[in-house]
Amino acid sequence: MWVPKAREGGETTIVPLWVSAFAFAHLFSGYWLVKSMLVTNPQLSLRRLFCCCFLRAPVERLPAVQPEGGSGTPGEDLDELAHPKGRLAELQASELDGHRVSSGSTQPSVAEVDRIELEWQALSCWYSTNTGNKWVLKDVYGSARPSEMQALMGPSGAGKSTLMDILAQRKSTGHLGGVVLVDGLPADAAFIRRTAYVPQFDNFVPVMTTLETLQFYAGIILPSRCLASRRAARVDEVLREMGLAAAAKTLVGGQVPGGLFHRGLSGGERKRLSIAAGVLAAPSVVFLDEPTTGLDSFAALTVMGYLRRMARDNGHIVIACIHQPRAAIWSMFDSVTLLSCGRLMYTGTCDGLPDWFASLGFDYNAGLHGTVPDWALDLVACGSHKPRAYFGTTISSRREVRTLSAHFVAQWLGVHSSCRLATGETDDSSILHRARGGGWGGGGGGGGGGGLPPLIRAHHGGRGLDGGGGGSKEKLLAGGMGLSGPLGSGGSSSGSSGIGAYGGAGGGAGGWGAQQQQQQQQPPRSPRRPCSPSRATLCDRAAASLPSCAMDEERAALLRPAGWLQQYRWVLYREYITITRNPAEVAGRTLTNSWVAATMGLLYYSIPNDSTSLRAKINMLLNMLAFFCLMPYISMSLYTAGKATYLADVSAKLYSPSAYYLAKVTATLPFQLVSCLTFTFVLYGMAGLRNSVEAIWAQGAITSCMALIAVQVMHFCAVVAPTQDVAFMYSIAWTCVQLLFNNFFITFKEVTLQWLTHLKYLSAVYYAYEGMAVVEFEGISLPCSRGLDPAGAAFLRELLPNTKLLKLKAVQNAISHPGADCVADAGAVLEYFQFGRGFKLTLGILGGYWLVTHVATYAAMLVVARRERR
Ligand SMILES: Nc1ncnc2c1ncn2[C@@H]1O[C@H](COP(=O)(O)OP(=O)(O)OP(=O)(O)O)[C@@H](O)[C@H]1O
Repeated sequence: MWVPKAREGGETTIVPLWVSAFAFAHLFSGYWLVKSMLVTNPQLSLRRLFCCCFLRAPVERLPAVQPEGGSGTPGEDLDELAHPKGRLAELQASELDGHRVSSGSTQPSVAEVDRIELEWQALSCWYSTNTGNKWVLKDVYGSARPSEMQALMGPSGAGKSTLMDILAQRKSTGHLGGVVLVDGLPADAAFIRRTAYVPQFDNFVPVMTTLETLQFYAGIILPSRCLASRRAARVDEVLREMGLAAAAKTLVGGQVPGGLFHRGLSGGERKRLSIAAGVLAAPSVVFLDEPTTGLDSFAALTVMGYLRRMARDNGHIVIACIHQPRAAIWSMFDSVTLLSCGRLMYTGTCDGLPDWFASLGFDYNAGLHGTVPDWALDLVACGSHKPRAYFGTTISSRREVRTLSAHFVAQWLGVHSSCRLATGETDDSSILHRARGGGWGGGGGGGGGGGLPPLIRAHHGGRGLDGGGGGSKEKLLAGGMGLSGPLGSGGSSSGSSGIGAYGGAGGGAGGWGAQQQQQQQQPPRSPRRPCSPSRATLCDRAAASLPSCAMDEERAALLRPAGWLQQYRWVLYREYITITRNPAEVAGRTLTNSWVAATMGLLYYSIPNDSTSLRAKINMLLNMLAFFCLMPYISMSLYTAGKATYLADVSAKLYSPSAYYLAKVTATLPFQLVSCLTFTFVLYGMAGLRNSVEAIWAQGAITSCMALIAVQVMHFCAVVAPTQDVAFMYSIAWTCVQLLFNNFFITFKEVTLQWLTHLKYLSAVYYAYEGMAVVEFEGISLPCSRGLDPAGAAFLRELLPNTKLLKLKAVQNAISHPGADCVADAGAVLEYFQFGRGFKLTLGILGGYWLVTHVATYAAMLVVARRERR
């Protein structure tokens, strides 16, 4: 037995216990503190310190790496930005210490992108509100092909995010309509695994490095079948692709819960890390929510340059919600979808946009309007006055928006006639009917598409994405529309004028008005054919191009989600890093506990081991429990930050809530126990409570349960409360119940409103206090030769001034000098408080209480995650 017995009547402190607990707390905290400092402060290194002190300082030759993005003008550097395997990227790749991979374009990609064609038809979304149905998206059509970069634009509230959420299969609120087609077939549930969604605001752990962050995402996203070496290779590959190789060991940076700020990646690098995390699993489609927001114009250009190159080289479809792109960024997009008030105003090549609106009488004037995207946004924005002097001829009402949108949709359906019937969309006549009144059509036609709205000529021309005027779609369209003949002047397939691949619906058919008549006279069409090559065809083609079956299997595996255990493992890894690198967590908590315990210990230092100590011991036990109720308040910001991380990840469907929850509990539990036991043992030893190993561990078990319960309640409050302030309010309500209903300040038998005492069943402190008192006082007799506490005896006399008996000398002697053989039964304390529950039962109740708090927290997390749906 390592705990020495206290000498009778002498020193009662258990020195080895509190000294070793106190020292351990400091060594433990110091270890984690230094460890986190070494990671979060790259200038600091033990080796460097050692070298500085004892050896010659090492001179490290750092390669002269240019600042990321190069030093030239954005325009000059664009080409390099679009080719990160160039000089700068190679230099960066060589910097990837410990994860060196050969750079260069000859290295085969670890994960090939499954190139798909995406199409969406008649997408709609509406919400039921108090004032009726609110349509936020109506009849939106569009498509995208491999390597295409598409901008999603529109004024605020136009429905861009809604559209992107629907396309990305992440929309789970509202009433949805329409269909998303992948290679001509309706997207199934597995489609989400082929997409990546890069949110506007990332959710990275500030104390993780770039490499660790990507490793985490690779671990979570890539399936368990993917070997660790392949996973590491993929991480390296993506790091290089996004020009982050040189920053692999740089902290992501930012503010950690508690307020400490770490310097880390620049805004542009951080955004590229978001994209890198998104493309790890080689998704076919990458959705980005405002990728340039918050970046300066050069960083924005850099980010978009990397995206452009990635899409072009790998075949990703990139769909990005974007506000006011600068001209250089605008030129990187192949196509644009323009929304206003939830309506589709245009979708097609960027070059075709001014043509389309010009055909409607809205001319673009660079001098007046600025860049094309600025003009387009101004043009379709409605709801406020737009003076002609600034805006020129413009769209000014919702009615106009609806009419023009219907007209565009009619055009789209005309071009994509074969797709239409799949959606259950209304027939042409109703669409065309809606389009009337816009005043287009008539005139022209014959050979040139003169009266033909330019969409037909525009979509998917431009930048050589399967450009060419005579493709199969052309024939398809011509057949479907009953229109034939070569494309007129608009049918050029040059690929540079926005005129091309989907052209061909114009020639000889006359103007738009003539088309309307023709369409209305069309007989019902045959069932639709796929608009794009079937998935089977694409897969066959892809399979044929693969070097081996193994590669095919690997690619197929990439589409399968990571298993629960794998998710658990990687979330555990992230939580462990989050906790141990935050000084406020492990080190801060353990140090605070040890010092508060030492301060309390000094107050109660060496309580005498006799009857005079009863009051002090009873008080101390309650103080200890009160501390465990209050201590978790210092960590409230950690719980609210954890909630934000969880919600962001779960809404991105990154992992299962149960994997996250269990990983978080596993990561935090050992550290919580260490800090709690540190407190208990330091105070216990300094005060000198019952000196037996069993009693020490029994008290440690009870205080641990109490501490874990309190922490869990704070966590629960942080999850259910909408804000941190409200979380504090909830937890204070709980703490009040703990402190008031524990039978100490007022014993339950004294309470007049007895029904109120039932609240004690909610008080963990009540159970814990009873358990601790039983462990401390049950079955022991204390010497009382020094009599009652002199202050207590004096209080008794003054309290009962008329009681003559108390003034008798004999009675006073009996109280203050009861004799050498006087024995006080400590069990009287238990009787007074009506405590009788055994230690094991108390521990069982506290354990149950702890489990209930966990179940409640987990349930609350599931509920808030459901509420977080978008
Ligand atoms: N749950 C909801 N209930 C009712 N209306 C909603 C709901 N969610 C979104 N909306 C409305 O849908 C419309 C489109 O929202 P959305 O976020 O898609 O627009 P946005 O174009 O992305 O806007 P911004 O550029 O400002 O982000 C907005 O008017 C918004 O108020």
